[in-house]
Amino acid sequence: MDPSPPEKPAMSHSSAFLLPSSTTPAGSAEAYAVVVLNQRLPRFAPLLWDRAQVRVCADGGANRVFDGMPELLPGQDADDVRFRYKPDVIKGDMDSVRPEVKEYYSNLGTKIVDQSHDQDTTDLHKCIAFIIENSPTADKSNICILVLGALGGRFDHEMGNINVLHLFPSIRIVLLSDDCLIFLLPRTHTHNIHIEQSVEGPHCGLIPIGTPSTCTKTTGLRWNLDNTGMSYGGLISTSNIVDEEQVTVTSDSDLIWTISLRH
Ligand SMILES: Nc1ncnc2c1ncn2[C@@H]1O[C@H](COP(=O)(O)OP(=O)(O)OP(=O)(O)O)[C@@H](O)[C@H]1O
Ligand SMILES: Cc1ncc(C[n+]2csc(CCO)c2C)c(N)n1
Repeated sequence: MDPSPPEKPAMSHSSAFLLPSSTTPAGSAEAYAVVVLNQRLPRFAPLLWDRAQVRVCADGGANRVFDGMPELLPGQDADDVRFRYKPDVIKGDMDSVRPEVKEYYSNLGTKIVDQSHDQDTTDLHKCIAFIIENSPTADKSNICILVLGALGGRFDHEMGNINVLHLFPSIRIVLLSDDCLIFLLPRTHTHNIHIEQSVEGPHCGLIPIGTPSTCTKTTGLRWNLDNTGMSYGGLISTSNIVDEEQVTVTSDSDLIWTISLRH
């Protein structure tokens, strides 16, 4: 008899980065980078920005920080907010960032990386590559990148953003909007997803965007998959509901996990 296949390593996921500081145990927070895209800033942008190690704007994302941070912090002086919320880097093909915004941040010391010669990769792709190249961590799989404004809006941009998850399957990248978040579950691992019930759920989905799966197994969902296949044109798991604090997923193909955010 053939020996059974080796167990896959486990990977844990948590959205604790969305918890207010008062409920985050000191020292427990994971280090992450933030990328701001050219879409309306989600309401929790200041919170995530404050706790990030690195802040990168994708081209026109810099306009959103310049205009949007003072709007999200109405009790504070707009000029002071703008001065404090300074990106470390603005990177992209530079056709969307306004000249006065570029100059304002450049004068404050923001690094401007003009890649207008590259019209084959998206600005988000360029920003993720920059963060990986400049990360001091030897083990790149420890990098976590939160992408703000990635969903809703133009469908070609949304699909391009989701494609970036598949282009960097070994990096933890979370796409965020005001309403939901998305990340990739690589087929190389089994996944333990801790549900932060105060900020996320109950609606969720499990979607094979790149390749059909022939065997997906889950626990913790209202409608679990029991070694079931999923494909576009066949079954995909949308409008599912998380029923437990821990969801587990194992699959033979990369899947997208999505969960609603509470308002
Ligand atoms: N409506 C949107 N929905 C989702 N993501 C978006 C949207 N608009 C922009 N983005 C993201 O923000 C990044 C920077 O946006 P920006 O508008 O500067 O890009 P762009 O390359 O000029 O786009 P295009 O030339 O196609 O309009 C994009 O690469 C994309 O990832
Ligand atoms: C097949 C193909 N389709 C679209 C583009 C255009 N494009 C893709 S990414 C990008 C940069 C956006 O900042 C642009 C213009 C291409 N190059 N190749």
